[in-house]
Amino acid sequence: MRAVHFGAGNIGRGFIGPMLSGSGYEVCFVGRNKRKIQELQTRRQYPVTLANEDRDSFMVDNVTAINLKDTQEVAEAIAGAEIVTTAVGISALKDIASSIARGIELRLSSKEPSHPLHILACENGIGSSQQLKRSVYRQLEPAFQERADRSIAFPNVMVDRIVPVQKHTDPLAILVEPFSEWVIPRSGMIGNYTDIKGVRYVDSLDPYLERKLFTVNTGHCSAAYFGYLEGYSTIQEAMSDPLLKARVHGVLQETGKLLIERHGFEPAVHEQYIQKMLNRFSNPNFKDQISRVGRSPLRKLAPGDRLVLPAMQAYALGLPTRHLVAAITSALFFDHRNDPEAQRLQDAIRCTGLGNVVAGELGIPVQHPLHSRIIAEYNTICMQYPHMACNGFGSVVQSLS
Ligand SMILES: NC(=O)C1=CN([C@@H]2O[C@H](COP(=O)(O)OP(=O)(O)OC[C@H]3O[C@@H](n4cnc5c(N)ncnc54)[C@H](O)[C@@H]3O)[C@@H](O)[C@H]2O)C=CC1
Ligand SMILES: O=P(O)(O)OC[C@H]1O[C@](O)(CO)[C@@H](O)[C@@H]1O
Repeated sequence: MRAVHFGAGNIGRGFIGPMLSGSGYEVCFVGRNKRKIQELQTRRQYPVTLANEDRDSFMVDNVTAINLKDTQEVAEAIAGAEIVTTAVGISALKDIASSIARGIELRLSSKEPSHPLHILACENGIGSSQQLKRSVYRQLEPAFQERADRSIAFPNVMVDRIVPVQKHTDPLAILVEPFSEWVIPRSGMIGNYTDIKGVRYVDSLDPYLERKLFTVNTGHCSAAYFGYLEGYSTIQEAMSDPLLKARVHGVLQETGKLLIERHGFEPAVHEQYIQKMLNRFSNPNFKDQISRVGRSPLRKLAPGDRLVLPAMQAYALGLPTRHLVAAITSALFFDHRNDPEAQRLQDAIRCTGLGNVVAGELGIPVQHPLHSRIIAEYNTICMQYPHMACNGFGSVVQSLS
């Protein structure tokens, strides 16, 4: 069985690669980094270490790699694969769509494939595989689209494992947290396929995806943005500040109420889940940089992502949003100099004004009560943290009259 995985980065090597290899797949990484590609081709294995007290480690075998630029080789690999996965970042899916489209065309041009192809975008977000499908189909001839519909599926999935940014002498080595969860909806799968060992196949993905996105991702980035204001550089430092940890917990109690309302979770069980996630953030066996967890603030502040979506949904249901508003507003201060989105965010606040950014980028209309609450909170934070660049300070809270 053959798998093609786009992105030999942290989650690719630290999570998807081991899961597929452990299920008997030969895993071909499609990457951009020449050294990693060469090492994967020659060694055909690499070490994974668990960030637990004992630093347990294991080898991931039966792997190889192709350079993304070798388009014909990539297409051939996809044509012969049972599964294609990605972990390149949701914004980069459009950039790999044409490579996947060429592979699909090659696959469908030869004799009828004997097995279906599943294409899974293992990215943080709602509907990532379907988003990838739309980009891929834009590059496919209509005749191929009809045939692809019969033998190729793009089920949305949920993946969860914290893999921090890291550097080792061995460019393939990777340190990952022990926890991991990969959920796939059976309804999205087609034909005969071999289960991936360790994956939880479920009837409905939404409760799992929303629980993870609005707890792990919302909580983690809240810790990053609150921590950034305090001047911390790692999530571990931030989470060891009891006041900050309590605020993150506050955010997760708000998303928790929303999740309980939407999906009928048992409150006590959900609180246990929250506590487990808070412990994961605090894992003392590695350092996770605030710059990574807070990266790409415009994406994280988008209307359909981990901060604004639960805040708007909670508000609409009459649920509390105080901590979520604080987290959203703190994100508006993220000014990390090496993060192009943070720089674009600050430029936008400077050039178009805070109110327009909240309306335009976050999708919260000027008339919406959360809009004025965010602006009021922004001005409060400017006064509490005078060292921050307050590009939107002084914005007027909109009058609702
Ligand atoms: N690191 C983590 O803890 C987790 C990450 N994720 C998701 O997995 C995805 C990848 O994240 P990481 O592995 O942390 O990032 P990463 O930066 O370590 O890896 C991304 C890989 O994709 C490649 N890539 C980026 N843009 C590309 C493009 N335009 N064309 C081809 N390749 C491209 C990069 O070269 C890199 O090898 C993201 O969507 C992230 O949200 C999901 C769960 C956990
Ligand atoms: O990869 P993104 O979406 O930028 O966000 C980082 C997130 O990924 C994770 O590593 C795993 O979901 C979380 O730790 C963190 O919230």
